[in-house]
Amino acid sequence: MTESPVRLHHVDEGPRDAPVIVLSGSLGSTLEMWRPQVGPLTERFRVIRIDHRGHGGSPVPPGPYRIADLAGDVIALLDDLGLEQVAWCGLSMGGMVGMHLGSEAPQRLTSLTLCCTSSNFPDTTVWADRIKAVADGGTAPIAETVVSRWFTPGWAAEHPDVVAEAAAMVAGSSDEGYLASCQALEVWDHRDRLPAISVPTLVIAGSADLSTPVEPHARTIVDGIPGARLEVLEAAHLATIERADEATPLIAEHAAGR
Ligand SMILES: O=C(O)CCC(=O)CC(=O)O
Repeated sequence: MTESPVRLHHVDEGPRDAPVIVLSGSLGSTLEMWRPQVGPLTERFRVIRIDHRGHGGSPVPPGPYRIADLAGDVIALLDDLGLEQVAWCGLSMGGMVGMHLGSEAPQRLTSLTLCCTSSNFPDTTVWADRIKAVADGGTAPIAETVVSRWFTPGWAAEHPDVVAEAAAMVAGSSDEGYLASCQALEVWDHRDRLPAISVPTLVIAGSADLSTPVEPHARTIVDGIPGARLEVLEAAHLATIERADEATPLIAEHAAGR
């Protein structure tokens, strides 16, 4: 059973009459992770960045959460804003929400861009361990390890300010919200629903992504969604930050229907 929707904290920018793109982030992030995309995308889109439940400025209802709950929050937000259809771009957990919407509410989407994400995590011990760590000590002690998977070592060494900001974002996440979201990822399995996704789909993966490696995660999604296209960037898990120069035009062109 899914929970009642919560009102999502969001930032809504760009021309009011432009096509709408929604940007949805990863576990432990806030809508600030999309800062590199805001300038370029607002030149041609109304850009709505969201914090999922348990994250950033959004409410933190009691867990466990399910991806269907996060998607229900999104539908409620689109209804509130009077938006029939939007282009979706989500990274990791945000991509999972996009896949759920793509199969269960495709009439609300014009396109899907799925970045560094997965339709299932076969090794659930990753999540059991993460849940225990956060239950024991909160998000602060795991922040550095989590962020070590977000950027390649070379890029991280050249951008210590970005790495420090990302670590502060994870450390500043609600412990309850993070843990309840890990519980959603622990049971997430959308593999059987991928063929039901009928909206045009672009999958962006990072060749050095250790959290959701191209094989098998991106490959399973591309093989499962009819007509889906794969682009692999030289990046780790947060490819939209590390390779913003390549990721942002790919996101824009796909959302524009090209
Ligand atoms: O980033 C996500 O939304 C889920 C995958 C993940 O937890 C990445 C990581 O911390 O390794």
